[in-house]
Amino acid sequence: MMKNVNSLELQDVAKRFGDHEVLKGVDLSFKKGEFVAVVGKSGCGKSTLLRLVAGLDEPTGGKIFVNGKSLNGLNKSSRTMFQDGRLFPWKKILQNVGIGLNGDWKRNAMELLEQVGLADRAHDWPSVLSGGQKQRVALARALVNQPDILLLDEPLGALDALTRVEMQRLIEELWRKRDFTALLVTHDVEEAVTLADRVLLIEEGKVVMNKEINLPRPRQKDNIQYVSLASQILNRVMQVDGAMESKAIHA
Ligand SMILES: Nc1ncnc2c1ncn2[C@@H]1O[C@H](COP(=O)(O)OP(=O)(O)OP(=O)(O)O)[C@@H](O)[C@H]1O
Repeated sequence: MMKNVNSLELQDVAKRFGDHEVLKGVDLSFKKGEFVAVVGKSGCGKSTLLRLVAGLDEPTGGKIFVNGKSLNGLNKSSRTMFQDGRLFPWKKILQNVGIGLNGDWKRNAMELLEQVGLADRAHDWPSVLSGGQKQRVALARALVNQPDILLLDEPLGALDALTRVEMQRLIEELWRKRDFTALLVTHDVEEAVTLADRVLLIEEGKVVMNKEINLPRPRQKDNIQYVSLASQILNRVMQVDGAMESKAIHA
């Protein structure tokens, strides 16, 4: 990979479904190894953005570059982790992690299972795991092929608060160890401030906030700067909702 080339770049990206312009004129660049979170109210286009970057869908305007090359079709440098894990129930845990791998796939899959703390469950079926454990497997599977970019679409949205915090720690630990670029879509502003170097807010199809989070890691939720940043971002998100409500009231 060339030096000084952005891991990911979006130039004037737009996405329209019929008359509905979901994203418009989105310009973004992500440095290699950067952790970026995307927040915004439901339906603002967060998952659409992720699908475009994954190459699961095509922009209706603009261009996406991955490691300096124009994206055409599936983004093979990325893997996506979804809220529902999407494990194959008919394959055991090790086979789920190793799916699509060739060569010494068992060793690679086992190494990842060790890193997510589930090596002892390698030969179990997914159905006997808890929700949190299933997401650990999904994370191992997303990372086993050493993607340059990990796309996280609300991966912790269905977990209880404690499991969620544990998973945030695990994602951060693996990100520090394995050096991929991470793009996280989340409803949870605290989660964004806990994990990201930068938090983006999407409103009415555009990126309206791009906030750097320059706090040491792992981040402490009672740190005064953490509290202040989280409330600034939350207020900005609420302002979006407030503005929409006020438009609706005066319509
Ligand atoms: N395939 C599609 N066809 C038509 N409209 C779509 C399609 N996919 C998404 N949309 C619309 O695009 C808008 C953005 O959807 P998207 O899923 O990106 O939002 P989101 O910000 O991820 O929402 P949430 O936080 O609720 O998951 C929504 O209005 C949705 O109905």
